[in-house]
Amino acid sequence: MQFLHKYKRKYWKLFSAAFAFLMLEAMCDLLLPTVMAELIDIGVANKDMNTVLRLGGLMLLITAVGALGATGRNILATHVSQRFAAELRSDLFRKIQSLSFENIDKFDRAALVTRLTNDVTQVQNFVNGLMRIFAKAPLLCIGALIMAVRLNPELSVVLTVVIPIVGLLIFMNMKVGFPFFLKVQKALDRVNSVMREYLSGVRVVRAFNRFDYEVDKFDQANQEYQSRSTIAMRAMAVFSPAITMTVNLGIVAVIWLGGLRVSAGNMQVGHIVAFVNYMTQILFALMTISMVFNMFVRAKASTGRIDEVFSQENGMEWDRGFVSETPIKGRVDFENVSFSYAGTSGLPVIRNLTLTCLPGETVGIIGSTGSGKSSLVALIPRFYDASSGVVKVNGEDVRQMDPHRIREKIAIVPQKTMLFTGSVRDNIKFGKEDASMEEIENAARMADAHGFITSFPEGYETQLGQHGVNFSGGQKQRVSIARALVRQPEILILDDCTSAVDVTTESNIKQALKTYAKGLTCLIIAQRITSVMDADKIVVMDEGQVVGMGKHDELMKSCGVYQEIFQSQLGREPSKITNEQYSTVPKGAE
Ligand SMILES: Nc1ncnc2c1ncn2[C@@H]1O[C@H](COP(=O)(O)OP(=O)(O)OP(=O)(O)O)[C@@H](O)[C@H]1O
Repeated sequence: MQFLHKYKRKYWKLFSAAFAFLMLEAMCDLLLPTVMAELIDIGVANKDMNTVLRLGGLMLLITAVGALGATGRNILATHVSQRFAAELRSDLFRKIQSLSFENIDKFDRAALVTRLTNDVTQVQNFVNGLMRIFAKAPLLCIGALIMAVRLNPELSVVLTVVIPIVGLLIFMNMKVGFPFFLKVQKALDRVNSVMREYLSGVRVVRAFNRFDYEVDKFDQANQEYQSRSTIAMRAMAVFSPAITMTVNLGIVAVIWLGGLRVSAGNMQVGHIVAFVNYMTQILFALMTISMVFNMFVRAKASTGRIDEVFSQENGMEWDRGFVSETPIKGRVDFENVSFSYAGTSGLPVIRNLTLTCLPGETVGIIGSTGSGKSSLVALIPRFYDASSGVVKVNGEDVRQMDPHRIREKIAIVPQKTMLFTGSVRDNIKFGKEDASMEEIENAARMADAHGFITSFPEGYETQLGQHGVNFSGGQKQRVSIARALVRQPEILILDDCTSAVDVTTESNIKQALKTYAKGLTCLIIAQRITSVMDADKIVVMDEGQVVGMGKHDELMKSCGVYQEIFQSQLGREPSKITNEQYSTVPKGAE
């Protein structure tokens, strides 16, 4: 648990202070029964009011000092545990941000959320408990044991039986509990995951009237969580009463043995009362210790899960001293590139692919679904690294370059539009932190978004709901294109991001790009053949390979797959082709 060292170093002083307060409190607790024994045996037995008042006053003073210790440790415990949890959450969030896609793909997204919330809370609770009460338990246990033995060695025989039994019960409690709590945590992940999937697909669920299906799915996950929690709690439930019963039997034994001795005149009543008091303190301490272990097993399971994230090494390496000297801007090369996703069957989704995109060129990429188009462009900003071969940006191997630096040159509009809560202006500005209003509007114009944005009463200040729920699919796509363009990138990647805009709007966007963004290298992935027909170069992909490359006319003659796509979209049902579509079809292509 390397990640905990940082917090240990930071908080050990406050922790020690809390421990000092705990010691003070424990000492007070331990003194009280002995003073009380004297009060009974000397003051009450001899009807000596002075002694009763004096020792009673002393008991009050000890209680007050103990309360002071308790207040001190409570304040420190709350302060440390809250700050520790906030820092841990923040560090974990940063770590997740720093991970490569390859690392993140290993985790279920819901499991990451559970780690950030529930697991951190479990560790926080443990730290809080440790400072407030847990650390006191061993002190109290050992102290009460010493005081009890000093008070009456004969009665202490009972302790030699009770304590080993209780120790064994605590050990078994811990041994049994740990695997159960791991399972509980996994079940909670499942509940979160079902919920998250439902929320992100709520429209689909409603459109298909699949409420019952979703409710069943949630109920199953919920039931599983409930039954695993119940099993875990049940398994743990036997231990606490068993410990209480063992100690209570011990108390009965003490009273019985003590009673015999008092009758024989060998012992005073105050001693029995004090001894029972110490036994109760030992019981309390042992119960607390067993509770500590319960919380410890949960916190240990949670710490392990948090550690899984912290121990992820971002496998992406680069040359820290690398200085780019290339005068080329906007060139992309794939040289014999193959790529497969980690953790999958290992079959490459890109196979021995070679391709060059020249500066200022518009390259259309088309192919059947799953042919590897998105995976190919994901290699340019180093979302993933190629398994073999070389990917170059501006003539330089991306493996040498810091991913941050590469991404500064590139803007990508992903297939799935992702907008954030906030105003339209904020969303476009997301692409360039210091963009002026003029730059924002220019980008929106190029994305053919300025018109509809200004038609809203609040214009650029119009607020978007979560994921832009109050915008249409096409509007969202245009805002996300504007967000990419405001960056003024050298390379623009449009990953099938105009699927929800009409053909006229798409052609407006392309026209604007040609006019305003001269010199910009543009990679356009598209499903619609009309989206790429006028590109400088069209790349046809099939099963991770390039099966055709060239201009539209060339491909119509030489590439079977391209002809098939053309036929299926434009050829077979010419009546369905709109005028706009025809207008984008190059001459001779019909
Ligand atoms: N994160 C991932 N982990 C594992 N496999 C993936 C991942 N992303 C994509 N794949 C697989 O890689 C292959 C290529 O997917 P990719 O998304 O690149 O295709 P595509 O041509 O862009 O498809 P589409 O046109 O449908 O978007 C598919 O078989 C897909 O299942």
